[in-house]
Amino acid sequence: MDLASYIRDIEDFPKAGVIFKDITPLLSDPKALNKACDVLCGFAGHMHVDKVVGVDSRGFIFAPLLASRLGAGFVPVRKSGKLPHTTISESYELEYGSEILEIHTDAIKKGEKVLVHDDVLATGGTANAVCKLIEKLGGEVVQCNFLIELTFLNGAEKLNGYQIEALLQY
Ligand SMILES: O=P(O)(O)OC[C@H]1O[C@H](OP(=O)(O)OP(=O)(O)O)[C@H](O)[C@@H]1O
Ligand SMILES: Nc1ncnc2[nH]cnc12
Repeated sequence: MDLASYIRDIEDFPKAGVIFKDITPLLSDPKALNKACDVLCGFAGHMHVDKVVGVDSRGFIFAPLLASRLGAGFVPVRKSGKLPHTTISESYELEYGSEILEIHTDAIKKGEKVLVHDDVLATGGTANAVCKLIEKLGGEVVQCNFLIELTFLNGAEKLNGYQIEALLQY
């Protein structure tokens, strides 16, 4: 099954010059959705994972599915002002803007093994900020996995030292 054929390019979204990778055709096809989930799970299938961290908002689509299949808990990292309990935060730059991400201080215990999931690795700003939040709480990032890696934006360089897996590379 060619999962790349379910990804749609949208030019100049959300800003002029950006080619946006739209994953909604893949999500709406039952077989493609299931296959993507199988491959993402397979990346981490050999590891012990305590928590899967998903990144607001498209990271929330697969991360809870991965957590459930891997026997781990799910932890949301959210854009600022959305989490109700005590948080720590990190500011960062991404392909088309800048943002602040937050995590609940009690979401990860010291020494827990954490899998980070997001739909797209572009410049790596987002994933790098997420790894910093996890490490500030004493967690160990065992893998960062993505549906899509935009290799020409060199995000992997910002995640130097972390294991990175991506289902599709452009
Ligand atoms: O590698 P980077 O350059 O940091 O970009 C990757 C991030 O950009 C997108 O999120 P976005 O902030 O657009 O939010 P969304 O998931 O709510 O659409 C994507 O889902 C990643 O989280
Ligand atoms: N080009 C892109 N397409 C989809 N999501 C993104 N996040 C950052 N850059 C992106």
